[in-house]
Amino acid sequence: MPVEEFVAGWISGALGLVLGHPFDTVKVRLQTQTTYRGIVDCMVKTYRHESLLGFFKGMSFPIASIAVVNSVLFGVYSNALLALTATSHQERRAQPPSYTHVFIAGCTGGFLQAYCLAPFDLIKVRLQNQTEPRAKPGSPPPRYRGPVHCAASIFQAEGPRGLFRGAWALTLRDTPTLGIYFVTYEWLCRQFTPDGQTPSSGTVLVAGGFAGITSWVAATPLDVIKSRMQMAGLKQRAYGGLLDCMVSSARQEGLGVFFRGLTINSARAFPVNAVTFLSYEHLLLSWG
Ligand SMILES: C[N+](C)(C)CCCC[C@H](N)C(=O)O
Repeated sequence: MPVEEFVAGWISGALGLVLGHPFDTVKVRLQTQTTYRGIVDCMVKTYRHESLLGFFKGMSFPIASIAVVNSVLFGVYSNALLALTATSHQERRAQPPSYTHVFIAGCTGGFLQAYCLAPFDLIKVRLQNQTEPRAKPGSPPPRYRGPVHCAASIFQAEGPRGLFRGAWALTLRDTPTLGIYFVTYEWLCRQFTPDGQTPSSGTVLVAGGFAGITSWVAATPLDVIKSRMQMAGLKQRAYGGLLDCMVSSARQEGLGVFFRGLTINSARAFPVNAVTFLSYEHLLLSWG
């Protein structure tokens, strides 16, 4: 089994992640808190209250976990294509796989990465939603002191299953949308690249960026539900399940609730995924 794809997936994921994290914090806050009027209001309040550091809350854990998550995604994707089409990454330019195969391989990668991602994503969301300024004398300490403390508290209070809160919604969010992700990427690359050639860096950036946007647009409704279910353990008002969360969110806040965070998700998705795909392709090319 080729391992380069796993390593390339990890490094490229980490680069994209740092770039996108401030957008991600604003998104999570807009989706789960009602105190902000919009993107700008949330940014201003976060900055005033918590300084630039506020935007980078909850980042250390995703950086550590992206090693597992993105390498599972790209590694499984590439190896699934190898199993389906009997072509390696290098051979695929000359013999492009069908979109059906790309979609199936993307969904497989998406499904498996969702399970690795679930506990890390839960901790990220919980930490991002702590709006207390860091270490201000006199103010009450935040509920979680950091990722390890957060994981330990959830484990103590709710057991191992608590760490997988929202995992179902996450799997439903990621399985089809990562199929869409790789199909969009492949399709755009092929539009701008003569047959059999390697796409240029510009093409990879644009195709990666739009692949990110397309898959996030499709993923946003379930992303909202996922974030709410992950926070639900903290509040009294816990949801009966995924459907209950959907219905009660829509009843209380209208259908628009399913598009919360869409703009910011798309703004984040372009640079993050452009950089992810560019570094992934470059790493694999340079390793021959
Ligand atoms: C499937 N879904 C849309 C949720 C994610 C697809 C893009 C994944 C990338 N690591 C990112 O964070 O943007």
